[in-house]
Amino acid sequence: MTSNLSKFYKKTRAERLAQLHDEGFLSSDSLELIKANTILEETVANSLIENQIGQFPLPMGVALNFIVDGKDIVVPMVVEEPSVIAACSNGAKFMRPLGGFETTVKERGLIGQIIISDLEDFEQAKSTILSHEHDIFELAKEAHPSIVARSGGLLSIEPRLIKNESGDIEFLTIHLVVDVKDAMGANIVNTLLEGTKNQINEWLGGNCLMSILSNYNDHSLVTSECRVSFDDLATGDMDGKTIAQRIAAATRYAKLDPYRAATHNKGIMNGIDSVLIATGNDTRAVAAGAHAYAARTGSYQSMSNWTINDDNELVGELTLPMPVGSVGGAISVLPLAKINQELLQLDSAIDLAKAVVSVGLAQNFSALKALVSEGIQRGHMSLHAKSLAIHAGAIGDEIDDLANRLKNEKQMNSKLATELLLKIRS
Ligand SMILES: CC(C)(COP(=O)([O-])OP(=O)([O-])OC[C@H]1O[C@@H](n2cnc3c(N)ncnc32)[C@H](O)[C@@H]1OP(=O)([O-])[O-])[C@@H](O)C(=O)NCCC(=O)NCCSC(=O)C[C@@](C)(O)CC(=O)[O-]
Ligand SMILES: NC(=O)C1=CN([C@@H]2O[C@H](COP(=O)(O)OP(=O)(O)OC[C@H]3O[C@@H](n4cnc5c(N)ncnc54)[C@H](OP(=O)(O)O)[C@@H]3O)[C@@H](O)[C@H]2O)C=CC1
Repeated sequence: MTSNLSKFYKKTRAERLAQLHDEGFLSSDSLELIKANTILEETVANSLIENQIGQFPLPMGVALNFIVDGKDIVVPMVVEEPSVIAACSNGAKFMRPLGGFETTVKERGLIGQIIISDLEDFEQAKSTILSHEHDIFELAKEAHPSIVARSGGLLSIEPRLIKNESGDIEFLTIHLVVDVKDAMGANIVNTLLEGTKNQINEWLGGNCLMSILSNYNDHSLVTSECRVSFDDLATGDMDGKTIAQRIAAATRYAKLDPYRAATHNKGIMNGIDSVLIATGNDTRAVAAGAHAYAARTGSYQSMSNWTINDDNELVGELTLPMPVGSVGGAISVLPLAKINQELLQLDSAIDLAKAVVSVGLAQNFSALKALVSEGIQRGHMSLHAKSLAIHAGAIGDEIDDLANRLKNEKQMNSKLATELLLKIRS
């Protein structure tokens, strides 16, 4: 058995599968299962990634009840975790009586970095960049004419001096902020950077270490806000005001303790990632930016804010960099991504960004509401019961039967699931 399979990438999918089978990495049954699971055309799947051997289906669902900027939307989500979609719909339902989510987008620019070292006078180099502002705009137009034709392109130039651990300036980094229109824009920005960096470095006489997009996109911040009346929050034996105060306290806590902040933010990303996957967007790019933004003060904190206003309402706010696209990358190639844009009734990438941040806020609300009242396990585990049933071997009608029996038990685990399944079958 060896994984040193040189020129594997030059083979057809069938040949790759056969080789993995012959090497003993795949059983015949697994081989057949992989062969049978295809929705994407072979050429599309092969063009998107390398060493493609098959496709990996995940369930796709819709979150309901969302009103974003006055418009009702249905949100497609692709996710493997039970209760995420239910929580999202549940959260959005609470926001409806006071109008749903209101969003704000002040700007939408992607940042590209040109990093230059070995300069004698950094302050002088910074002035040189500013004196060449007009020339850099011209270079950028030449480097990516098609985005200019779409009324996008370079928006601004921001030189930054970067100090090293000893406090000495070691790098001049030039930020080119680019309007990428409806694309996510990483390739557009990288093309623009590579088309401008040599000339810029020549003016400076330094050493260009690299040029690349920054995923910390604080020029593409999107804010979503919502309100829930105390009257609508009461749950079990807890009144609405108490729940609201406890949700606000939970957010304050997540600003103080990174151990909690990571989980708080994971809940937000539950919703966000699911919509990104459903629309063919780059989850890694958004996650990198979101977590960097959560650490912008120097300590990693809650991404969201929940406070109480004078009208007896809980007020939620989530601001995140959201450089998503509605064209380009895999988005225009994946048929289900296009169908999901249809579901969302998107007019632009900005519409998608607004929906995604609102989903993050709804998700966060539901998780916090459960956590500060009855706890997460009732809602989450009752929906997780079906996964546990399948894991124990339940099939067909047995799945619901076993899940219902598991929900009636004090604790759920795979041993118990197996025992209950045996009872069902006996
Ligand atoms: C699970 C619920 C929604 C139950 O909540 P419930 O109060 O039992 O729900 P309900 O029966 O009153 O229904 C309210 C609405 O929720 C939705 N809903 C309700 N049930 C379903 C379902 N089966 N399938 C689809 N949608 C469902 C649906 O929209 C429904 O409206 P309706 O359709 O009746 O008009 C609630 O307990 C909840 O929101 N819990 C939070 C669960 C959660 O956050 N899950 C994420 C995974 S846990 C995690 O990874 C993150 C975490 C928690 O660690 C983050 C953190 O720590 O901050
Ligand atoms: N650090 C990171 O996050 C990195 C991410 N990536 C990857 O880059 C990809 C995204 O890059 P991106 O530049 O968006 O993708 P593309 O390279 O696909 O560029 C977008 C394309 O969309 C076309 N287009 C059509 N309509 C529009 C419109 N209205 N607005 C803007 N463009 C339009 C443009 O065509 P035309 O040329 O005719 O204008 C352009 O070719 C993702 O796959 C991502 O994973 C890559 C490198 C790094």
